Amino acid sequence: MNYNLKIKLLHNEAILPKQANKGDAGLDVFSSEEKVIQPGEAELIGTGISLELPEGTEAQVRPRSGLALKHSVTVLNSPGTIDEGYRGEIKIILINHGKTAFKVEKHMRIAQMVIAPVPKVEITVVEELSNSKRGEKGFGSSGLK
Ligand SMILES: O=c1ccn([C@H]2C[C@H](O)[C@@H](COP(=O)(O)OP(=O)(O)OP(=O)(O)O)O2)c(=O)[nH]1
Ligand SMILES: [Mg+2]
Repeated sequence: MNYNLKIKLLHNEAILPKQANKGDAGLDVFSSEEKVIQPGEAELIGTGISLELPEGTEAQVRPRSGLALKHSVTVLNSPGTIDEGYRGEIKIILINHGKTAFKVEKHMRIAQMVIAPVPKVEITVVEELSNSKRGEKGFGSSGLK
């Protein structure tokens, strides 16, 4: 599927999101500011960009595994949801699960954004749901190994 994503740079410190490699699922998103995240704390980090998403899509804000593995820093609300109609600045909520403070540098790649289709859903209220093999079983009912 081909989508046209419109991106507005809100100021001089903003960097366009980009794929590290052709074909990568995520567009790396850059911080437009410097901020220190103390151990156990979360911070809202500006990116200096706003989007006009293609109709029928969302952007999912996901962590970068390198930041998670090396620094225990991840996206608190992962996957963050960017709604099609949102025109404000994209901000990233990072949490530091590590034992030492983590400095977000300006122009650091702090997360990645995946553009995904959103199905149109119509809701119907019913008295009965159809039977299925799983039924009401869940939460490890099929075994844990
Ligand atoms: O990581 C995120 C998550 C959300 N947003 C922006 C875009 C999104 O469209 C809007 C609302 O996000 P969400 O629906 O997750 O938050 P909410 O708590 O439900 O707020 P609202 O009542 O505004 O929908 O905030 C971000 O910039 N970064
Ligand atoms: Mg919401």
